[in-house]
Amino acid sequence: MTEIAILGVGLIGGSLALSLKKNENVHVTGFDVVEENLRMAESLGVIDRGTTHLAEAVVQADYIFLCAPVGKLQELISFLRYTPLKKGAVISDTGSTKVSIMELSHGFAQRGVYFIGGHPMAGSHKSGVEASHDRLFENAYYVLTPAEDTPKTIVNELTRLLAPTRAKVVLMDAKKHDEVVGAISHFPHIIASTLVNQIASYNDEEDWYRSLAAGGFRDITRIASSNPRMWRDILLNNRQVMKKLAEDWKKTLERISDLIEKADGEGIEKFFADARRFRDGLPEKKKGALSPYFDLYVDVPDEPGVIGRITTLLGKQNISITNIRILETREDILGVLRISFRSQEDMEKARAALQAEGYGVYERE
Ligand SMILES: NC(=O)C1=CN([C@@H]2O[C@H](COP(=O)(O)OP(=O)(O)OC[C@H]3O[C@@H](n4cnc5c(N)ncnc54)[C@H](O)[C@@H]3O)[C@@H](O)[C@H]2O)C=CC1
Ligand SMILES: O=C(O)C(=O)Cc1ccc(O)cc1
Repeated sequence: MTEIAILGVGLIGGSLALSLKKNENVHVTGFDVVEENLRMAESLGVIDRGTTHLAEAVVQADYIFLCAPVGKLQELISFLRYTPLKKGAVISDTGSTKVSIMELSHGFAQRGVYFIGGHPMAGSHKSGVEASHDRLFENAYYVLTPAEDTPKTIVNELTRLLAPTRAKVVLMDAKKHDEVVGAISHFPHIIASTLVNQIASYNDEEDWYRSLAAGGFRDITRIASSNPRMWRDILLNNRQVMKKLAEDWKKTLERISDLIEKADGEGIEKFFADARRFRDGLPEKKKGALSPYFDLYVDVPDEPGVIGRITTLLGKQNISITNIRILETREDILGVLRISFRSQEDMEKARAALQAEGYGVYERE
């Protein structure tokens, strides 16, 4: 039996647990600071057993995955440093930054315990164990950052264990990881949020900005709806890289601002053409065989009782929903509801029922 401990049973810890349980003879123990999350994870079958005692969760573990927020990893690693662990145990994490974590990971090898940094590069705007999914990592990159002295056999064993995630495991130096992932994942969150904040400040004077916000604005700012705590932790753990990117960004803005000032049409066109060439050359986004989430977005009149009417309509047809949330109101005429379902079948039945009643229904990323 392979004993696995998942520390932090949220979206990523839960999804990893569900994937790893597809291996034969695996037993998963979950640890979390919120007991309710563990009870939920047990009842959803995400973990075999949950405990709020950290030492007890890890003492028998062959693999320990740290899946807590980046800002909590230091305290978890410090605890593990002075806690009895099985000889040969492998510790890995799922944090979005790697250098600061790897700096904390020294000193385990002399106890016969290995630390291998990890970052599954797939996620969602959702969080918590309720949103976990066994196919979340399918087709995504899963970066491992082993220390130089970690035996290859140990890295290979971890890679084999991760096979059911169906992610593409790649090995990378932690510094390189933070530079590249800082640029393609962390920095875009700053850009999206600065843009939203700038427009929001104009909107304080004039509500038309919000009302007219259209496709382009929505596409480029989707990630501004991400978890602020998580992104705070990530930026604080990749500060040097973020600073350098921000400086480079200022120079780029200066350049385009200059071209505009000089009315340099050729230069402006080249600016857009260069961007288009690189953007169009990005590898195709590989989707999992199934989209892991079953969400519908429904335009509804912004009036009292609308959620009740929709849940009654779906309830009458025995369609169960796992979540319903009002996302926004538009010009005080329309609101948007996000309704989540457990399966594709439920989602399709709901789509038909809602459309038959004249609701505008759509899916989006
Ligand atoms: N959400 C995403 O899209 C991705 C997140 N990550 C990384 O994975 C990690 C987890 O993120 P999510 O699962 O999205 O967050 P989440 O908020 O869904 O889950 C985090 C869980 O950790 C628990 N927790 C908090 N403090 C803890 C502590 N001291 N010890 C143990 N558990 C603790 C929370 O109660 C919660 O259940 C983060 O380090 C994040 O940077 C990596 C890839 C994608
Ligand atoms: O999908 C998005 O836009 C994300 O930003 C998901 C994400 C968030 C954090 C990670 O460390 C990796 C992926």
